[in-house]
Amino acid sequence: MGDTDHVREIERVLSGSETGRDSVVAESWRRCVDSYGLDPARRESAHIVTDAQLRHHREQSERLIATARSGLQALFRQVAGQRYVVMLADAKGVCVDYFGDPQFEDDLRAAGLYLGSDWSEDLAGTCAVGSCIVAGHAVTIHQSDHFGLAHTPLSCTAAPIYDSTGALTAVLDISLLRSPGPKPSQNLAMSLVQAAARRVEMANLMATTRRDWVLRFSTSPDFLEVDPDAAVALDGGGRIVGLTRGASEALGADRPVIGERLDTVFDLSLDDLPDLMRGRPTEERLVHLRDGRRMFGHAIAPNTPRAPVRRSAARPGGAFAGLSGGDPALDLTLERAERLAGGGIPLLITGETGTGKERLARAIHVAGPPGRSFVPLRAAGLSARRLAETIAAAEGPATVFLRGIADLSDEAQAALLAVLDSRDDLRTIVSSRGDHAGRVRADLLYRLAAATLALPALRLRRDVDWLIDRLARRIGGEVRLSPAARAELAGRDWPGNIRELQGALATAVALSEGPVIDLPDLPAPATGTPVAPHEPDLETVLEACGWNMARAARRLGVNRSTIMRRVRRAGLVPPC
Ligand SMILES: Nc1ncnc2c1ncn2[C@@H]1O[C@H](COP(=O)(O)OP(=O)(O)OP(=O)(O)O)[C@@H](O)[C@H]1O
Repeated sequence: MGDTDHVREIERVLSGSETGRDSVVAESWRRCVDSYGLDPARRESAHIVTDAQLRHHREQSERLIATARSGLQALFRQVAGQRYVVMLADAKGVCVDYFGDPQFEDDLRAAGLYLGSDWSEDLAGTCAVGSCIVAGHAVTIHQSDHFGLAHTPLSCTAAPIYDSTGALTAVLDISLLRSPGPKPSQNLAMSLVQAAARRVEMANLMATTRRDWVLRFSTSPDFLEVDPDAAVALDGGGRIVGLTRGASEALGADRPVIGERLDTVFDLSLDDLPDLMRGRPTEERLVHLRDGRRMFGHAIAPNTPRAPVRRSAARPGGAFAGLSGGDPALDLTLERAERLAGGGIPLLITGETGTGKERLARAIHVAGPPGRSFVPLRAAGLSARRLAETIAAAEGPATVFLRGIADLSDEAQAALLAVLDSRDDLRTIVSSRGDHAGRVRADLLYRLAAATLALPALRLRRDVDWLIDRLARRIGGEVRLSPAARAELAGRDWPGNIRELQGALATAVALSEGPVIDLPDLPAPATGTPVAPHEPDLETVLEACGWNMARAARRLGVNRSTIMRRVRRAGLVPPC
């Protein structure tokens, strides 16, 4: 369809003619003109937010990004080789996470199928992400369905992701730069993206309601335990405190169900849930809804606060075993790293400062072919000459690890390209804090980043307890942490990630008098970290408890000997 035909069709639809467009598209076209004042004849390219804005959007969605990541990766694997891009946009329409083929990165970026592109409908016109946000349901916006002329080659399918309170929180999109087929060719894409969004909602509900009972249910017993249709979370009184979109559609088409008691919706109470746990065949776990429908239920008991992390199915082993205590997103990255270690594929490792990028690079080197030397280089301040000389000094096969690729000077970039052209016995692994875009020449980046491994920030990891114990043991041998100290560490934001945690534990070990690290032994958080809730002053608590040590210990959530130790250390004396 030519540009003029496209504009004419929009005008015809706006004047009430029926042209065969879906009603979702026609309504969006109408909004574009009537509400947003967009001009169909203007060719506007993709809108990309600034780096600072993107950082802000990502910070706002970081928990969701962490929860959704494995779902995005799985979806990308399903469509790998078919040139689809997988994007996660926040509720404002800005792409905050992305999986695409680096080969086509320039084209994808130009088309707006990239991190930081803003697909809100009032800016980009009719498009899958923006129209999905307005419509609240999954949509395919295929080629000339797009309002803007610049986007008409694209074919995009998006599904909303709702949070556990029922609010739209993100959009999952898979897009093609060019689609050869007609719109129904995207039906499979629609099923995949809806299923992936459902799984992300489920993961999100499970992550945010760990202390609650969860009842998951499906119309069929077949995939009940691995991929249920819907779920509700319940508080100790049996009230629904969270749910997936599937649950709100199944249970409350005509009314909100948050806050309702389980037994007003199902013929079930909290006491019946243990019978629906794993261990009984799924086909026997029938549950009845009050309206007469039957489903199959799977109940999950609340996690106790100190329950050990359940390791995900992908268990990294060998050189990678010490890098994760069961964080699901990290385990997926490590599983990928393990598979990539054997070949000579150049790798880019991304992650915030101190997340363990060099550590992972060394593990990949160790797991790779034997007989290679490891050549670590720091990009900042590295001259072209030193780069060439250091690599030349490594005779024979080597793994070159280049830390902080964004800091490599133009001359050193050219030198590195020349080295890579002249030697075929080198494997490169480079690291970046995510700031390399636009700072590394494209031809070099393609050579260095055949595959990317992303390390999660410490604040997003679910195995922080494990890491604290591991580092504390390494630094202080037999030391232990008091519950209060552990809770404080687990609650911090750690902008310096593992490096900062390591430093804090080293200080605490040096300050602690015995084998137990207690709250006063911990250094203050680094600037910029939100301070953990303030613990009441010990003397005030003791006075409030009439200097009864056991009562004060209960109030502060520590044991009696901890209170006695703190009293001694603070030089407090009970009143006569
Ligand atoms: N899994 C781990 N267990 C114990 N210590 C770790 C682990 N991962 C990283 N560390 C320690 O954390 C510190 C930072 O790790 P590393 O240097 O690998 O981070 P990085 O991401 O490469 O940092 P930068 O962004 O500054 O280049 C190091 O002292 C490292 O030994």
